[in-house]
Amino acid sequence: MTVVKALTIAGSDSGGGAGIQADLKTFQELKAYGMSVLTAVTAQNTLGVQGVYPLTVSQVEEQLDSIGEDLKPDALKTGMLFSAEIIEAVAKKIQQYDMNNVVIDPVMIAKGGAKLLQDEAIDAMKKHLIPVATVVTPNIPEAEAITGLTLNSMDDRKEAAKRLYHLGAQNIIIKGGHGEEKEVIDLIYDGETFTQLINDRQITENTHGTGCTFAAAIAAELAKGADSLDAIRVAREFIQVAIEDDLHIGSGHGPTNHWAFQSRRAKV
Ligand SMILES: Nc1ncnc2c1ncn2[C@@H]1O[C@H](COP(=O)(O)OP(=O)(O)O)[C@@H](O)[C@H]1O
Ligand SMILES: Cc1ncc(COP(=O)(O)O)c(N)n1
Repeated sequence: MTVVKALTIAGSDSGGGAGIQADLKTFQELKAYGMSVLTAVTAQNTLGVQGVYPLTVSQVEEQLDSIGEDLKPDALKTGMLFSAEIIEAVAKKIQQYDMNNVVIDPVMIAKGGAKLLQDEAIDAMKKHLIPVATVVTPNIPEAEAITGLTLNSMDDRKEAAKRLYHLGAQNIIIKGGHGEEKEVIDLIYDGETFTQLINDRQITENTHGTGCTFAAAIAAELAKGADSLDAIRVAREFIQVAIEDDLHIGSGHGPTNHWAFQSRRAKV
């Protein structure tokens, strides 16, 4: 049996719907051995974020050294990184250990409004992390914050994708969850071609952790050897059914259903 390893570098969500917890559940469902480097602890539930406690840069670096020296991942994803210092350290270690198949989810603000990235860290993200990305996965507000553009139309999103490409990312996906359209349109750009993935928009409160889950699924598929577009297509299917078969946990914005993808496959 060939075992592939996937790493998440992200914050902990005590509520289990987003962050490290969502990533590890997703890796497991997609049959990638999951590993984690924690950047911050959050006290969080479906009602919001009650506390944010970043780790020190050296604590993050030490975890990356432990992984890099023994358990080189076949793919990795980053989530909540909180500060410019942590971003720089993570980018440096990714390069030092020659880690490939890098999915960057530029997490900035939780759905409930809590800040998961300091404003002054956006420059570090542009300078250090986006250039090492195999795939970068901003939602619409994140793409706006990185590019400085206001994204009102699909043409605006295409322009933002081009700018992200020029920052050095190999593939860009601007996620459409925050869009105004009746359907959800995720826009992909590989430097040459635009591809739109169009899916039914689910009317639900339970979308906590969709971005984390989606990026983790891309990383798991890259770890198994898929090319970027195929990895994104599987991840899109994974997140669609995870939203459709939601779990109704908690009294706020609930998590997605990480076992829906495998449960549905088992029924076919
Ligand atoms: N209501 C929804 N119905 C269907 N898919 C959705 C919905 N909301 C988000 N998605 C999908 O979930 C993924 C994450 O999108 P988005 O919510 O925009 O990111 P984030 O969690 O980073 O804000 C994307 O693939 C998007 O298309
Ligand atoms: C630790 C952590 N990482 C990421 C998110 C973003 O997830 P969402 O945008 O769905 O709130 C979060 N809420 N918490």
